[in-house]
Amino acid sequence: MEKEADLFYRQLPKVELHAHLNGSVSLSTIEKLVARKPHLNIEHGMTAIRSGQRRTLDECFQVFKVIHQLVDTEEDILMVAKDVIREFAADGVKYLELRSTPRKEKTTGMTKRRYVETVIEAIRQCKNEGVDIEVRFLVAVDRRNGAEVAMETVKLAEDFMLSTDGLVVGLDLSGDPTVGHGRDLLPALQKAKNCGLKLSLHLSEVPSQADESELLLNIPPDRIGHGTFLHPEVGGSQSLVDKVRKHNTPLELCLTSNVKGQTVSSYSQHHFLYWYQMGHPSVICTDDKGVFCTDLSKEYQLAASTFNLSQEDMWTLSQKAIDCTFAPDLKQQLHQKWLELRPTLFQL
Ligand SMILES: CNc1ncnc2c1ncn2[C@@H]1O[C@H](COP(=O)(O)O)[C@@H](O)[C@H]1O
Ligand SMILES: [Zn+2]
Repeated sequence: MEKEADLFYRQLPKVELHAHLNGSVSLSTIEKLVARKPHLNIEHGMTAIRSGQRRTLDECFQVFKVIHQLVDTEEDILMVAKDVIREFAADGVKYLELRSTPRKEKTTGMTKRRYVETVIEAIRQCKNEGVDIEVRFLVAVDRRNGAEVAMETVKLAEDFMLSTDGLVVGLDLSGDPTVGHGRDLLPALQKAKNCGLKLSLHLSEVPSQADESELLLNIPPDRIGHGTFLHPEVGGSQSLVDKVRKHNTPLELCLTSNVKGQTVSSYSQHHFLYWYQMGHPSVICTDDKGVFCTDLSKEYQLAASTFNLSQEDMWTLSQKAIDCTFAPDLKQQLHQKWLELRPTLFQL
């Protein structure tokens, strides 16, 4: 039988704001992909980092390459996106913002435009099938690919924002944080902001990026991914913290991802506490639930047990996350849902 606390966190209605599509592929979906492509000789050990295991961030990025080999046709993307959406819904997530980097695959003829269209199709199919979750999409820019590709991606994102009835809501900046410099991507990010795309930027995920973070915070972004090294105790600075505070920019915080990727030494050292104690908008997220073998309920439970927070505190945290979404049209409806679900949860 499921323990009472497990049940509470699974039933807790949740908002997921930081989930990379190909990092979120579950074991069961990986098995289906492997069966489609036996010639690749890929085993699950190569696509996930299990409990107790640690990898350097660099090794994590090797894992994404393996997954990308497995997911290279429209059929794969459709299946992966639908499975991921259903899994988040089964975990009690009521609102999901998925993000993914459009990829062109020469061997299969897939274009970046078809890539995005296929993810949108998956979102629509899940909606039509009555899956109990609202999903929005952020088009991702991989910083490794430089300024030109970033600008093309912004144009693609803008087209989709205008043609998908509000399903594409923003732009994500991600990819190996040790590669490239945000300065080169500023024009693309500014353009995205000016045309109405919301911006969620991975920022200070690794140490010694105060200069880049300063530049990117001046845009300013609408949300920050990780922000692990922003505050002075870890080599950031008070001026960076002040900028984040001034704009009240929410942080997307991913405990397991940061500990398994070794940018944070242990759960108790996680910067969640720094921002949470300050009363700053902090949203618990998974990052890559497949690669890091987690789900959002586990992340909530982990934050509660690590920082000694009550179920009531965690309820408030999940409810406040609604105000950090990029879908203003859904906020009222989501708040209503939370209110309706509250009585069943606190009777447990
Ligand atoms: C662990 N911390 C992280 N930091 C930075 N970028 C990350 C990331 N985790 C994932 N990604 C980004 O998401 C891609 C995989 O999903 P998609 O193919 O886009 O769906 C990775 O290749 C990387 O660009
Ligand atoms: Zn991320």
